Amino acid sequence: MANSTFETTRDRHNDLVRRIEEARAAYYDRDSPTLSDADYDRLYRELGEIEERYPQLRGADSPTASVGGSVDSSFTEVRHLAQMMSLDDVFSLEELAGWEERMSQVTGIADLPMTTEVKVDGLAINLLYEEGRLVRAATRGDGYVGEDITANARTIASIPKALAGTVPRRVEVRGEVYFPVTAFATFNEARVAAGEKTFVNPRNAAAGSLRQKDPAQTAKRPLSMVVHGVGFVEAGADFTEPTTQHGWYEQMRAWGLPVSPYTKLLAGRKAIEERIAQIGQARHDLDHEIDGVVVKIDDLALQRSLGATSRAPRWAAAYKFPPEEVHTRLLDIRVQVGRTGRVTPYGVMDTVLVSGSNVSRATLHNAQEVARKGVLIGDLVVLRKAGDVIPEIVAPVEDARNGSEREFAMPTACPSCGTLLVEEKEGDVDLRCPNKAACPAQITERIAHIGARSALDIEGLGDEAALALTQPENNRDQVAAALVAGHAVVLEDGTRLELADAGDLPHAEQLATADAMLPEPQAPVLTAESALFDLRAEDVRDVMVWRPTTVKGEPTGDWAQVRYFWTKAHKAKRVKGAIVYEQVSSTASKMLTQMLDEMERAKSQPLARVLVALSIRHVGPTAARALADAFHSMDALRAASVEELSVVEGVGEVIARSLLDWFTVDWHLGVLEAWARAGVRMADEPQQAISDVLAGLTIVVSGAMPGYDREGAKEAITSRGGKASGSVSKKTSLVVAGPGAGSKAAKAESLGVPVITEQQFGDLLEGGLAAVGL
Ligand SMILES: NC(=O)c1ccc[n+]([C@@H]2O[C@H](COP(=O)([O-])OP(=O)(O)OC[C@H]3O[C@@H](n4cnc5c(N)ncnc54)[C@H](O)[C@@H]3O)[C@@H](O)[C@H]2O)c1
Ligand SMILES: [Zn+2]
Repeated sequence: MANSTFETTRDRHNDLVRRIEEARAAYYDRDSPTLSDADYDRLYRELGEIEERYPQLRGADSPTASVGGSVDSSFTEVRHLAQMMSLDDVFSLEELAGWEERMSQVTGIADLPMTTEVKVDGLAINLLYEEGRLVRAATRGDGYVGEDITANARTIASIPKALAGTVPRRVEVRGEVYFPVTAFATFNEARVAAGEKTFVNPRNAAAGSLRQKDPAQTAKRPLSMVVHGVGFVEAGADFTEPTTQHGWYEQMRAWGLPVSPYTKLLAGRKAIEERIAQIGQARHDLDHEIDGVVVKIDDLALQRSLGATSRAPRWAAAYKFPPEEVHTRLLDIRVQVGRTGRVTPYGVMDTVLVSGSNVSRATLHNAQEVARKGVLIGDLVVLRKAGDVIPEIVAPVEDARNGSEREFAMPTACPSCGTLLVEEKEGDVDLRCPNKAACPAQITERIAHIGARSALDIEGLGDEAALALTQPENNRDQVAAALVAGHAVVLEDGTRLELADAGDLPHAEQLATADAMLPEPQAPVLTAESALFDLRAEDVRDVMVWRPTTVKGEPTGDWAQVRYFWTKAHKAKRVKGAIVYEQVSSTASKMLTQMLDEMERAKSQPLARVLVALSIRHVGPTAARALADAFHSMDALRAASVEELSVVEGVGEVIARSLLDWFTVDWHLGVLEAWARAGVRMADEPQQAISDVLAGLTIVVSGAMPGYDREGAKEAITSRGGKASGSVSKKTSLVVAGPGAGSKAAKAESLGVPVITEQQFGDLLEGGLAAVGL
């Protein structure tokens, strides 16, 4: 038994060694990795753990005992004077603390001074300076022997050919060559355009550029370098060696070498952890990619006494950030139709965890963007989600292709209504569905927009409700797809549905099976926004809403997949537990009844918000407010000329024309009529009546105000006779605090200045202090 466990482990060990060696060859020798760093690190870790348990498996040539990389035969071999090492990685602050703890124990010194440095994600370089002159540059290779890239290195501006000041006889300077992130995207685009292979990330672009056969090619690339250590040193007569790591950096800076401005000398766990957090925050503001923070014991005498393993020094640790870049399979490229009819392709991928959230969809913007990136359906792709930003498909892993990949073709007809798409050129060519009146996808999007904060701000009318009201079958299709993907579905009566063992059936058949398990599809209760305000409780009572819920203790589900109709949950990033799709009929769903109540209130929102809610092209909150302030009513706007409209501050000819064009379309007028009949406000009180309601008041607005940007909110105050101020003092009459207001509300409270919420802002503008109970 024990033996067979050992055999299984040995097989796994062999398998890991093979895969790691393959990955290393692709990464170091061909500058074209087939695994993401995160996947590589996982395999490498597992190998280390196995060898810890079974030391007999660790041979002298195991990847855990060596520095990855080799020498390409087209370069001359260079033997380094001192070995170039790798670093031992830690993947959590606890692990880092464990390392620090051990260092304190071994040295007998608590809170050792350490340098904290950014871990530049580039290519290691060894520069040999003799009597201050650059005589040789080499790659790391296997750590002992690297490739001679002197001619290439000489083309890099930040590598000095001569050092300034007092120099040693010989010194090996170690640094990292990188490809500036700002130049990377355009560089890759140019390669696609030229029919050349793309680089999956800046590190590989740096490696590929530095290892060119022709230095003239390297010279064309915007490479740069930072130094992060020294190797062999022969001091000679005049030069005295520094005794600390940071001392070396000062020396190197004095010589004219590029030292990282982010290095700091710190002591103590807390200070180091804070620095790591800081660097993590600023990660994307740097000109080079970093994949972590390196911590090094500063004292060189201690460094020497601690020594190194066969591949890494014991006196340093590399804390690695969670991966922001992963590899995943691009299963399909589909298209979606937006509110203005714009048709955009998006990638559907195997769900992966990246930067802390699960991702399975990423927009591809338009057909040109797909071409620029050079991705094919079926490709292994590099997916990136830097910090909190939107996931992006960066590039295909071209080396992983097997010929089954196919090109994406942009549809010529609308996927929602079948109408032929029209082209529109604004930089890239955008495709739009011209069937604005009847295209279900556009209707759904427009209805969801009516409820948006900047429009009529109707709680409960979001993407999910809009879809349930207008395209219930679409909502249901998503649930069927979720069943196929292995999620559970719970019906209103508590029945739990799951699709067991359908894995072998073709996808379409699985979908059909799932479809048959679900309750009958419903007919939409709403087919146009004109009828929105006529909805009654009895209309929505039986509307079925499917919504994903997470269940504790079950494996992580796929939120991105359901984003289509459940934006809020997606934003909340509730990724623990599996998704269970709940069927919630409206009797149980407070959401839709609440929505009706909210809609009643929304009817008296000011004209500007009604204008925003109409989805008129180019008419956003700012323009809408300017228009409403100048014209006061829908009728007046409609009767105005282009000239009259475009003289309004903040409204140009483009907006004026767009608005007047909008009024010429019959069904648009139908919407206005229907809304007016239902009681939606079509005129504001004339300006004079409210012009001085805020006279004598000094008002501070802080945080977000629905429907107003910063300037708009100020203008709304001043146009009513008030004074808008940016800072809170005793003279402040009132603070309006919206989301993100921060310290101003607190300050107001401490000064006894009244604070109202952003929801009361509208009342304040309309009725002054009395309207907000002050
Ligand atoms: N994707 C793949 O298939 C694949 C394959 C092999 C390696 N890798 C990646 O490479 C890593 C292993 O490579 P490695 O052995 O070069 O180790 P490493 O990149 O984790 O760390 C060592 C290197 O960091 C560099 N470095 C950057 N900033 C530094 C600083 N301030 N101080 C000191 N050194 C600094 C040095 O060049 C040093 O050689 C893996 O963790 C993985 O991320 C990926
Ligand atoms: Zn359409």
